[in-house]
Amino acid sequence: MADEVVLLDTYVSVFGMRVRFALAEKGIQYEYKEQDLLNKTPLLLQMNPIHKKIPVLIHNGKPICETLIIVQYIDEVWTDKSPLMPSDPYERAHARFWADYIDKKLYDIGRKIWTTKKEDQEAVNKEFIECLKLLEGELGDKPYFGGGSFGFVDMTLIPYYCWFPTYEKFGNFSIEAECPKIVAWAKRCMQKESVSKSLVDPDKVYDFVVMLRQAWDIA
Ligand SMILES: N[C@@H](CCC(=O)N[C@@H](CS)C(=O)NCC(=O)O)C(=O)O
Repeated sequence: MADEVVLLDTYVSVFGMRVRFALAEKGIQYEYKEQDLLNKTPLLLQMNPIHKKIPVLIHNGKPICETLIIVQYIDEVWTDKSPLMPSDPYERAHARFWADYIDKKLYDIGRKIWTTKKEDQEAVNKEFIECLKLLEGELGDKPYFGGGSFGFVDMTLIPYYCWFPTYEKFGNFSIEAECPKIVAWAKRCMQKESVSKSLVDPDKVYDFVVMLRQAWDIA
């Protein structure tokens, strides 16, 4: 019997983009079910009753939640092609550390850029840039976080690239001027078709944020 794979997702989600990338790399056919997070479906609430968040991968009826757990699950189940994790245990632990850092820091700071009050904007922008500069330090002179080739940390970070123009518009700053190495890295990643195909149009991200700010009454 063929595997039944369903993805509950929201098209602009940095988390969802990682799962879409992993599924595309492995060549897995799946049904995509777009979720409205302002009006959560019974299916989402049933499949992720703890966090009630997307993405959720449903594999043969069973849910897997939390993006980095989903991506590692995909890598462990579909082993025939495109390994997503480094094979060396130390490199794997190192990659997990940085992916975890990105998850603990970048999403919340990025969100603050377009939700904060005017008087706090500069401090929030500074916090965001500091986080990216730290990541630039980890990248060093390597072409990718994975070394010579695109890897787990690259996959974790690259979806933020299509959010950069939105951060720049609301924060009124230039990420490229502050962190040129991260932007050069992102452009390098975008040359890979499976990466550029799994990212969304930055204009759609911007429109989505404008819609959310209206829904949440943020002036
Ligand atoms: N730690 C979660 C984060 C996922 C997440 O924050 N998803 C957001 C959309 S980007 C969500 O579903 N938010 C709905 C809510 O917070 O109610 C993961 O890695 O999957």
